[in-house]
Amino acid sequence: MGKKFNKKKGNKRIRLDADTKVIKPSIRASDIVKENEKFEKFYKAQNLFSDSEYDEMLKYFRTFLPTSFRITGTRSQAEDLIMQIKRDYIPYIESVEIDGEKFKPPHEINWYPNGLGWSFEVPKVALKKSTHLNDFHKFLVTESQIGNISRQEAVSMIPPLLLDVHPNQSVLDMCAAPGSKTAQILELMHANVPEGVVPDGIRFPNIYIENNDKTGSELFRFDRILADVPCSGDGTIRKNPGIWQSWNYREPIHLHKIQEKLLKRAAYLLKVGGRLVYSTCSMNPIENEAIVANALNFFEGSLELVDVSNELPGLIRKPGLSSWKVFDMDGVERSSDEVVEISEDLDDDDDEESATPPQETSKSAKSSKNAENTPKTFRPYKSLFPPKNASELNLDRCIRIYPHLQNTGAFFVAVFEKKKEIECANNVKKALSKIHTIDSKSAIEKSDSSVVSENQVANSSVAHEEEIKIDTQDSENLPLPTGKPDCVPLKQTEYKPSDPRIDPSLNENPFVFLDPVKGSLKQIFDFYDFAPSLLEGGFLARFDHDQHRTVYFVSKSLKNLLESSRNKFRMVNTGVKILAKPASKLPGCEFRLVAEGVPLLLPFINSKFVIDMDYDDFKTFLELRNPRFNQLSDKVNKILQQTTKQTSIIVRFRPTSITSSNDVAEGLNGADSAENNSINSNIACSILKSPIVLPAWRANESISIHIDKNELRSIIVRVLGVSADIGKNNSVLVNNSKTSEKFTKVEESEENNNEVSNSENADVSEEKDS
Ligand SMILES: C[S@@+](CC[C@H](N)C(=O)[O-])C[C@H]1O[C@@H](n2cnc3c(N)ncnc32)[C@H](O)[C@@H]1O
Repeated sequence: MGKKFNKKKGNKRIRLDADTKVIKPSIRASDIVKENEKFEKFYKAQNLFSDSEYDEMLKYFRTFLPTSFRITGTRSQAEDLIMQIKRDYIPYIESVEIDGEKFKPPHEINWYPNGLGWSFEVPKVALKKSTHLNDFHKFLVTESQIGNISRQEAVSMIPPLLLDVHPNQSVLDMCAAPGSKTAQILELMHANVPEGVVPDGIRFPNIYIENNDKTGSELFRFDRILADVPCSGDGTIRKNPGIWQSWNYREPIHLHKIQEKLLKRAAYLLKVGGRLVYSTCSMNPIENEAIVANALNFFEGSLELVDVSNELPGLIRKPGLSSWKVFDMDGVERSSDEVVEISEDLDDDDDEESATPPQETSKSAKSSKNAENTPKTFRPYKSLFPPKNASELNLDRCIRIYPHLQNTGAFFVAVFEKKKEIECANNVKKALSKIHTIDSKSAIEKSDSSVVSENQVANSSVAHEEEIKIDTQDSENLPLPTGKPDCVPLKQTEYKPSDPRIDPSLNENPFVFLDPVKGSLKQIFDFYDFAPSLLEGGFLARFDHDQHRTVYFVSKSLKNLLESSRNKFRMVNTGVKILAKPASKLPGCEFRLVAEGVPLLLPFINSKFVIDMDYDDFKTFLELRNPRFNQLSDKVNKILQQTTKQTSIIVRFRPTSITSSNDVAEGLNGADSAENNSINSNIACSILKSPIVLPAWRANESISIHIDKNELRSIIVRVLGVSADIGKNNSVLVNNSKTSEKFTKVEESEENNNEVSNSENADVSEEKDS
């Protein structure tokens, strides 16, 4: 779009390095010189394109990365949000002109299905700092905070789409942290499930997250597996410009072994007929085609690459490589003639070197902490080189994305199908059992870099290593796949729930199922009169000697799975939070409904706890947030009078039933005047499709909204259509003065008639989620 944005230069900062305790200067991202001789030499040598196309690619690598995001949530909710973007933000952004230049407004990513992927071609700094984009930035931040939008690099949205997930499939996200693709997978699984279908329908009661190197995964086989493996991440160089400084030959060779093991492990855990997606945000063939080719040959016909050229139409891509060049850590090209047959890759069990990726003899080795323990020579593993049969493996079916193709980051994806069961030859058994013996941390130690950019997440693809526990000591206890993988003998190490005070490795109490015939779950069912069919799902709490304050819900299938494999693995999180016990004791039922669980519980709760509001009542409710009954219509007032006092209730608003076509016509003609505000809001709302359901507190003479500030902010903007006035007053989110004043003072609002105040509602403390 050609708009120039000022970036401050200079201002070197001082950073204290955690490991070395040495004070190092660090520089701002904008000061980084976007050049790296090694990087340019390496990729030039790979003969990816013509010279001019290569230069074009480098040019894109040196420019800012557009902001991209995904609309999440149920289909009708997503449609509402898209409508909001089109109605409230695009027209305004289109109209802004600075020094004769215009902003290109956010646009749908053409290959993302159902218009749910978006891209905005302005630099991040402009989005944050420009007053003209203030409202849109706030909208993105608020909606991201409440989970309606997920900021994600466009290319990183590709692997979950190619996974081709369907409801009721079992899916493993092998390298999940930090979890953006997991969330996307869950959304895709639920995309076509009718709303209100529970337990598998809404808000993902079918997820569990485990953090255990003695993984429970041996218990299951999966229909779909995503192996979005740790990688050197040079495809993210636009987002992480520090990579211009730190790129080296060594890291991909290091990571190669881990990637190889993870892919093989994934292949083993896949069901026959299942789909496996392997992906990296690196362009390096050592981390990509080399790994793919090696797995195809290793499993001898059990795995095949899927031709996905007809999937994701509109996505411009280049084919995978069938030949590539291998360089050692010093940047010297090596030949496949040098391949040493000593290690059949993963097989050399007792060879310490095999568990540690190949290392170099060069100067940089000295900077590695493990320098004394690592091999002293580059080991030309067979798996690094193009295999002799490369042309027979359909490697061109892999997908390579480069920045100049559609103004994104770079990415690599390979889609496999498992054609037949893997023969468990001895080498396979040994290899698979070693996958958990990798010490990932040592593998990602990078050459010492004295320059780190301000916003660089230390190479984002590997920055989360700590989150995965790697236990090298227990590798011998891992079950080996013998015979048919479906009958793997389970030699699991039992996970014994223990008290975090005794076992400091636990950050949280373990989950336990609640008994429906006694204790808090019985009290909950008696009070809210939930339909018994809800009990098909499972209710869990963190074990805390009956003092638990949060109740989680899991789907029937996950309940069965968890019960059958109880104590076999360490689960760190699961299900949907549905009820919480506030610090202050409540009359009636000790547990109140929480926003996250309301859509799920709605079909099961006794209708006396559900209050339907029309537009005017709902507007008053949003504006006042704890209206007295007599401030609402007679109809709602009367219904509320008849409900139980001092209890959680659900307020439901169905937007489509509220506006007459006359209102719409009238409002559209006189769109912007302040007098027409109410009509405009009404119209804005009439465009919405998705019912809004909120938990509320029914006090003695009033009800109060029971959601957090950001969610309230989002609903106010959506329902009251307030952004019709964007541009006149950028700093005011809600143009209705009464509402905006209250809105900004949400925490200060006074309690009414000794009822639960808004702030108290918002503060009901809950157990810490991990
Ligand atoms: C590219 S990132 C994954 C990003 C993630 N899929 C997402 O989209 O949010 C790779 C992840 O693999 C994790 N990892 C490293 N070694 C691993 C191992 N041996 N097993 C499983 N995960 C590992 C890293 O911690 C890192 O978070």
